[in-house]
Amino acid sequence: MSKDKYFIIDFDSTFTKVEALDELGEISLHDDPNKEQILQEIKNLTNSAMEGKSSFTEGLTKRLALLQANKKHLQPLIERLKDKVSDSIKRNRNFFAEFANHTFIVSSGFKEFIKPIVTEYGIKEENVYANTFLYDENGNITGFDKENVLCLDKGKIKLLETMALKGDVYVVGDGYTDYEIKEAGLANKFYAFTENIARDNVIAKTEYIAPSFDEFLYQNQLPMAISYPKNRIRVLLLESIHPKAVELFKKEGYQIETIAGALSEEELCEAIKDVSIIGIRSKTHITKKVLEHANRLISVGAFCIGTNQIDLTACLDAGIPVFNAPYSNTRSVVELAIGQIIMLSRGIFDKSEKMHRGEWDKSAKGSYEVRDKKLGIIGYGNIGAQLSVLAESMGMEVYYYDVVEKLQLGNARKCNTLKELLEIADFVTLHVDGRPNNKNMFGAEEFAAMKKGAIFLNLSRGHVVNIPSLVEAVKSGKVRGAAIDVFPQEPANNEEEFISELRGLPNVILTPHIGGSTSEAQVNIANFVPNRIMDYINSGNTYQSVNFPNIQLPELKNAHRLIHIHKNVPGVLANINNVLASNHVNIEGQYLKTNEQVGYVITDINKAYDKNVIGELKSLPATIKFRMLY
Ligand SMILES: NC(=O)c1ccc[n+]([C@@H]2O[C@H](COP(=O)([O-])OP(=O)(O)OC[C@H]3O[C@@H](n4cnc5c(N)ncnc54)[C@H](O)[C@@H]3O)[C@@H](O)[C@H]2O)c1
Ligand SMILES: O=C(O)CC[C@@H](O)C(=O)O
Repeated sequence: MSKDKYFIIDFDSTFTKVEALDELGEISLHDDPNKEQILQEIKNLTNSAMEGKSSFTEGLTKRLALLQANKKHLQPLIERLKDKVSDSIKRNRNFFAEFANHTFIVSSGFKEFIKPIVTEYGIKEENVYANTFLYDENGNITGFDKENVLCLDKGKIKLLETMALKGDVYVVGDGYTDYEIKEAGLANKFYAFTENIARDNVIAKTEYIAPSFDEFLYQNQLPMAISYPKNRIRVLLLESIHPKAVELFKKEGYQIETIAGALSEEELCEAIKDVSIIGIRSKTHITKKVLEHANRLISVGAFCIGTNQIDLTACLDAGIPVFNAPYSNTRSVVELAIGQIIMLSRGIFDKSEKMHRGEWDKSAKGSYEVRDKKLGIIGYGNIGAQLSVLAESMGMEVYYYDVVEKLQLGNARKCNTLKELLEIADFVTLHVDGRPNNKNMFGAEEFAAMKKGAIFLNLSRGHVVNIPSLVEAVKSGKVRGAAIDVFPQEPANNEEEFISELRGLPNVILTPHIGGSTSEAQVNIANFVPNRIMDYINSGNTYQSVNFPNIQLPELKNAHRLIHIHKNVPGVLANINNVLASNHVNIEGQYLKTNEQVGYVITDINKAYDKNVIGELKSLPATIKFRMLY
């Protein structure tokens, strides 16, 4: 790094996420009944000054008068601001320490609260240029030192002129006054810092935008805390994924795009081109063809339980881990199934429809309690097992059938064959997964094996039931009632018509694939999946991935982490280590996990390494993907 680069960093809304005087107002006006109105006035004055629309000195005088602040409010303010340092500034604290002699805070804020914050990051006290408060004998803030150029209009320009820095000057800030330094010819580059606030009139003027401090460091090839700015990583979220997911990705600085419905294969091939993370629910299909168009895809998030809509093997072959939310909506599905079992047993939907038509049909005919009835659960996984527990607590006798051995919960009884279960159950409910082999697993033969007048539920996947056979079973009275939540063909969005032979059948509850659609479940999912994906991106952890060798890694400390995904052929690990040894790279830790197709090696190396190493590792035979983390 040459010694002639100087970094001028703004404080409010840049170094910290907030405007300090707004925060001071929150404290000093705490008990004022007009607090909200005064704070709004202060905000308006701040914005107007930051956007260069009004006199700075006049605005500052007015803001201080409105604040009614006292010296005693400063310590609580400092504590508040310490928590509100911008995320990317926090991450890159080493940069400020390393370039302490060349980093300056230039702010129209006040030294009293700026110094305690920035010096914790290694910035020198004498490199903080800002205003100072004036107080009366009671410690009330009455004004500011008018001799300081930073309280004047164009104050930053005046200051930079006196600083007379010899070398390249970079300014990073969110405000118009920061831009003016460059406009006045006193800086080589101005970066509009938009992590906290994007001011249109500043953005319109500048050539350079820094959605994070990482981006500034990356563009200028300066040392940074992470290997690649997150704002360069595009995330595409389809099918109305809960906004909580957007919030989490945004918090880490990712670039997000959301689409309400699902996309067809053709649309997705186009949309996925520059996307690094894609989030879908049950309607979007990630096929081999889609993956061929995905030039930058790092990970797929299924914001649901089922992953049958994703070609997991093709993702694995392409070195792309897939994460789902295996338990986040389990309870919601179970609660709906319980509700439907009771409603169907009492013929409630038909009775309700009659009432809406004005018919009063008070009778106990065809209406039964569920207590002591036999519930047959097909697929005793997470949902099936949870349903078993709740159904038993209502007094039902539970039978289950699964293709693999499962722990019997409570008094549930295992059936050795599907036929055995069908012959015994008063209620048959499907909770199998959507693997291709399960297509039409429930058809004419299975309906025929059921007890006459039994009730049938499917909340698993549409393609597992043969619909014409179900229609026939309902029409013939073999099945007395049914609840179907999933269908072989489902509309891609809420505008498309739902077309099915099941429409209009008596005592058949149809729901639009909402088993898992509760607020609780969607929030849980939106918390769970982004965290798995970001953990993979940040540390290489593949724990709980549905298609990748699962590795849970220790935290990366003062090392580089090399992530190498390769075809599982003999000799790759030896080749990786040969490259490292021949380049005198010290291995601090190494982790390997393979499955039949893919090998996943994580190597932590000491900080110093020759750039050739990366090229050599990338070009090793059998390499699928290589990433470097630090
Ligand atoms: N309606 C909804 O909104 C909704 C919500 C969540 C999940 N689901 C569906 O429910 C399915 C089950 O969820 P889960 O969390 O319980 O999954 P899970 O993987 O824990 O359980 C599935 C169980 O089915 C068994 N199984 C698979 N094929 C079978 C077969 N042919 N016969 C008998 N058993 C079979 C498996 O061995 C496994 O134990 C999901 O895969 C998903 O497709 C639907
Ligand atoms: O929300 C969805 O689209 C899918 C819900 C459900 O089928 C799941 O697999 O979790």
